[in-house]
Amino acid sequence: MSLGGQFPGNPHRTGWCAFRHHRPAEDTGSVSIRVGTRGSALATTQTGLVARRIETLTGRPVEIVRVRTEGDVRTGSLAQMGGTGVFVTALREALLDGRCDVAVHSLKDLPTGAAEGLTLVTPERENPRDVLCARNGWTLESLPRGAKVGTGSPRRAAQLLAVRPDLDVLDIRGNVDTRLARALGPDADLDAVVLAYAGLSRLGRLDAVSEVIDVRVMAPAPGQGALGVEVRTADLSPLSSFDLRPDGATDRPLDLADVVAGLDHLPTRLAVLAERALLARLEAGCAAPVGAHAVVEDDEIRLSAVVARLDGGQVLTHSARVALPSPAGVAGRAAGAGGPSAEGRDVTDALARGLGVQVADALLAAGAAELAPLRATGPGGGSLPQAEAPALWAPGTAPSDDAHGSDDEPTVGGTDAPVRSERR
Ligand SMILES: NCc1[nH]cc(CCC(=O)O)c1CC(=O)O
Repeated sequence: MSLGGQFPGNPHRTGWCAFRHHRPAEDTGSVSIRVGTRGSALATTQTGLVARRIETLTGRPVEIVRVRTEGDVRTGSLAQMGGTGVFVTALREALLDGRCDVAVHSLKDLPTGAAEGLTLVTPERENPRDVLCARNGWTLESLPRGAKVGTGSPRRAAQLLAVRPDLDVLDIRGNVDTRLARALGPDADLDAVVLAYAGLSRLGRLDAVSEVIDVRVMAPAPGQGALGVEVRTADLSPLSSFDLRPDGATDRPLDLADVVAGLDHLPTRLAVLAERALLARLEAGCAAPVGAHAVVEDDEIRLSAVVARLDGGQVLTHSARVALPSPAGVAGRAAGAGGPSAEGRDVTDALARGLGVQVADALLAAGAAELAPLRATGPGGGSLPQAEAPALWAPGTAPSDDAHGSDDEPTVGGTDAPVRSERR
């Protein structure tokens, strides 16, 4: 139970008078839910999707609030400001200040650290794969030698070069349409660009795709294809002091517990928890070529991850899986047969996170931190004593060229498969 005045960073919601605006009760009979968004086409489209879901779930009107961010204002210095982090921060501030009630992010742009006072929920994920959008319908295999391929992502660049060292990979920036135009527009100066399937799908631009790239060739960014929807944790408690008006009547305008329960997709949550736990353990920033792909299938979580050298000359991969408790459970519940208990949820969340940490530690033990710019230096997040410094290859593994990130068939619940490494 919360007491008035106990909302850190939320000076506008410290008493009953902080209630949602002064929206006249007569206009709809219920207070609208304000969903905050950035201004880009992708952001507004994604927010629109979530807003419609919320409308259906609650029967309340939903308002889209465009949050102007420092990144939108100071376009010139965006690069120095650290990429997309500024957009996330601005949306979170709007949420904590009470300017909106829900914030919608692309999960892959969301830092792995928890935001105090906010609860994150992940709706069902779209296809997490990367796609090639090339002139002439070219694929990764058929692109001519030395073709110019644009991407701003070190992860995509490294994995492209790992399979096609001859390609001329160029750093490009801008929104999805700008990037597509570099390869497919009338003034195209590139042969292809790599983008996320999910973004193109949401924008109705799948026509631009010439190849959906196999995750074993290009492991997606952790969280790619998923949305991260944030709400104030205070709005989830069934009853708070905000319910009590001075006259003693209760008037709770905003209870988002049903929204969160309705948006939460268990297999997505477990997959992205594993992927993001891996990223956090590696302490990989957005400049690190780290890919991860988890799926929940047959009552287990399977995670495959890649750490690559920036030039793609060497790639470490590792896969592991963990069995989920109660076989019938996860998939069935996801279909809407009622959510698992809070304790069951804590257990499965912990299994997912543990899987991410295990795979990260296996990669670190195999030398991931020497290969790529990671802040982590060894398993456990600390530096390893010199004597235990890992060799680049785990014993028994030889460089092979059969498949990137192919499933190493670890035992169920175990992660004892060797890390696979390839050198070119
Ligand atoms: N970094 C920009 C960004 N953030 C999310 C998406 C696509 C949607 C998604 O991955 O969920 C994109 C564009 C892209 O990478 O092609």
